[in-house]
Amino acid sequence: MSTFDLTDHSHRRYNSLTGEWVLVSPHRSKRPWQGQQEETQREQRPEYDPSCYLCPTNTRANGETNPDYDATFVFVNDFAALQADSPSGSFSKGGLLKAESERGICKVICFSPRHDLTLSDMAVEDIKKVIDLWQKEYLELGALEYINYVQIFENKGQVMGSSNPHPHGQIWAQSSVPVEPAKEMAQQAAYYRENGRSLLADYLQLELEEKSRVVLENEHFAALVPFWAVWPFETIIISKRHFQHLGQISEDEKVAYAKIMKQLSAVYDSLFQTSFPYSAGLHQSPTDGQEHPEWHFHMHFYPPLLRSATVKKFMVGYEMMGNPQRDITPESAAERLRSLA
Ligand SMILES: O=C1CCN([C@@H]2O[C@H](COP(=O)(O)O)[C@@H](O)[C@H]2O)C(=O)N1
Ligand SMILES: [Zn+2]
Repeated sequence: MSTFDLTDHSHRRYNSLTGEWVLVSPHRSKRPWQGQQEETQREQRPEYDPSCYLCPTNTRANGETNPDYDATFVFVNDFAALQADSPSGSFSKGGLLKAESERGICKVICFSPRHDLTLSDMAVEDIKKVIDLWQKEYLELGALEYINYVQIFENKGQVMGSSNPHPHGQIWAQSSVPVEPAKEMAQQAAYYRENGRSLLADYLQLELEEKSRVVLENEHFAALVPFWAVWPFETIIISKRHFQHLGQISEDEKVAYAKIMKQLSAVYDSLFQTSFPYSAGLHQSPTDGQEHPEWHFHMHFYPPLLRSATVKKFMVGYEMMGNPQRDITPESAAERLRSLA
């Protein structure tokens, strides 16, 4: 029996940030690279689209007209999944059926007035304006007494169900801490209690020493394919300084954050020569008025593409019944991305 080797033999990896496992089958990706490079011509979009509900001066579904904004623009989602004035209440039956009311505010953020741009095309100073708005919204929404968690995210590309190519993201602020950040908070809190240090700070130190999964790095941030990555080209951006949320970020760190987001988006676009779809989100500490020293600011990118601009990974079958599984190892995914930086 040969000795166990992460690059050759099936194994499970532990996600220290969520406490879950992912199955990795490296031998299956030993096949020669099938990433066929179809020529996907970049769809040409106009700088302004009269039918786009996010473009400046256009009218949205609810009849409101967008201002002629020249940078970012934010509005309350016209079809919000959460309402600020939901009555509080709960339901339970037999100790097995439980429901509780959930209040919140959903907003849509336009990153640019330009209908044709994505983050990789935008200037660093314009991406910084998006970060400024994320910071402002996080602090203002978080200050509301019934808001305890603010989720900032972006669905990019049709395959992610994004209804509109205009560069934009969303904010869902709500009373409870949703499942994913709750899992990560439990892990970070346990590690912090145990060691008195940030889990992601120690993790980042390991990765910067190891280097095999680092994709991009600058003075204040690093972008890497996490050891426990689930999606083929999943990445995480982690701040080098241990802080909890955007309210604590410096102007220098904002510029560095804008730069690494732009570079990562450009690397993604080069991978399969297509505007790379993903769902991305910031994970910041809850806004419940408590100190959360355990929390370490970071941003996840979950891109669905597997081998080409049109071949995506599906989390089905074993992955729904068991746990996520991947062929290409995080290390080889990072190597491919790094080679495009
Ligand atoms: O006129 C509109 C259309 C879409 N929207 C909202 O824009 C949001 C865009 O969603 P995506 O980020 O998934 O593309 C979506 O949540 C939808 O409810 C409006 O708020 N007003
Ligand atoms: Zn538009």
